[in-house]
Amino acid sequence: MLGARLATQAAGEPILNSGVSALHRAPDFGPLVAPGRDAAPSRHTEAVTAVSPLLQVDGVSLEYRTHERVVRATHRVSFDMHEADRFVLLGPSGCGKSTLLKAVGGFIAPVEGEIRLGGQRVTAPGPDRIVVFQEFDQLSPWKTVKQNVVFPLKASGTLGRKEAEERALHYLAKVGLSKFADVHPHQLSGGMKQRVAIARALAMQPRVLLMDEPFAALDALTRRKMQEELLQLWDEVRFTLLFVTHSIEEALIVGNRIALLSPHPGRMRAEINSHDFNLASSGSAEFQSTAQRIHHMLFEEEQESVVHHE
Ligand SMILES: Nc1ncnc2c1ncn2[C@@H]1O[C@H](COP(=O)(O)OP(=O)(O)OP(=O)(O)O)[C@@H](O)[C@H]1O
Repeated sequence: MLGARLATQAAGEPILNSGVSALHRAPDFGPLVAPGRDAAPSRHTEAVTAVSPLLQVDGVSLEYRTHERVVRATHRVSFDMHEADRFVLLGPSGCGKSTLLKAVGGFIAPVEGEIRLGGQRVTAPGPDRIVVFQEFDQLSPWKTVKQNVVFPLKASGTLGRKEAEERALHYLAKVGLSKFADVHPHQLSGGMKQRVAIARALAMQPRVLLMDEPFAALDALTRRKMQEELLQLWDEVRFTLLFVTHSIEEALIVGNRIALLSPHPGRMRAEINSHDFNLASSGSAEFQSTAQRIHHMLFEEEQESVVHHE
């Protein structure tokens, strides 16, 4: 139904593709929309994806079990991420975005399906997947900014003291905090604390950087600035990013690909190719119409189908 609707859209608007793999095409193909991975890939799209994915989320269902009940957070979610993707999980509150991120981080095991990183099944947390959270208190308050960045580098046995300090200062410079290396977190603004958390995560040089609504607790102006800085950092470092948000605008700005999840329990509704958008284009008519279309897919189609089935 969703696919049929999208397939009828006019030229220049997002177009239907029969498989997720179509989204890995070169950036000059323009915005694309694809349905969830249940659809069989065409021979054309198979030919386009020769490179194997870095991260594979394959039919993953996630649950929370208590004595009283079982809460299913996601149902058979599948997507692939490639090197240097900026992949966004977007959906309404409670659809399982954070739970999926935790599962990729290795903190929760799927009850169904599998997550693979570089072809290896994810079974536990590891330094190849580092999370940046929303909360400002994720830094150790008794450590200086530099010590906060150095600590995981040394604790994980990644580097010796001298190399760890050099690497920490390198990434602190990248987020514009060289001058604040020796202060403590309580002397920083919320945005600065998030920059330290980002520097600390990037310094570990993870294979996938996981960000769970990292800018949601910031004021609107700082949030925009942080989005801009994150994209600048990505331009320099080319890290692979899995980013959770419930802001459609933020998803379009930060992501090059967006997975739309249905309300609880989260299922894949569609994937959107959003590489054409950034902060500069956020006022454009195309950006606004894409945002509206996503809103419709996330919320109104759901209500329509509820009404339809009553
Ligand atoms: N520790 C928990 N125990 C039981 N149920 C939980 C737990 N954490 C989350 N849930 C439930 O799992 C579902 C998915 O939660 P999750 O936090 O992943 O959603 P989300 O999409 O990230 O939401 P939000 O955007 O509000 O953060 C929700 O129904 C939630 O109530």
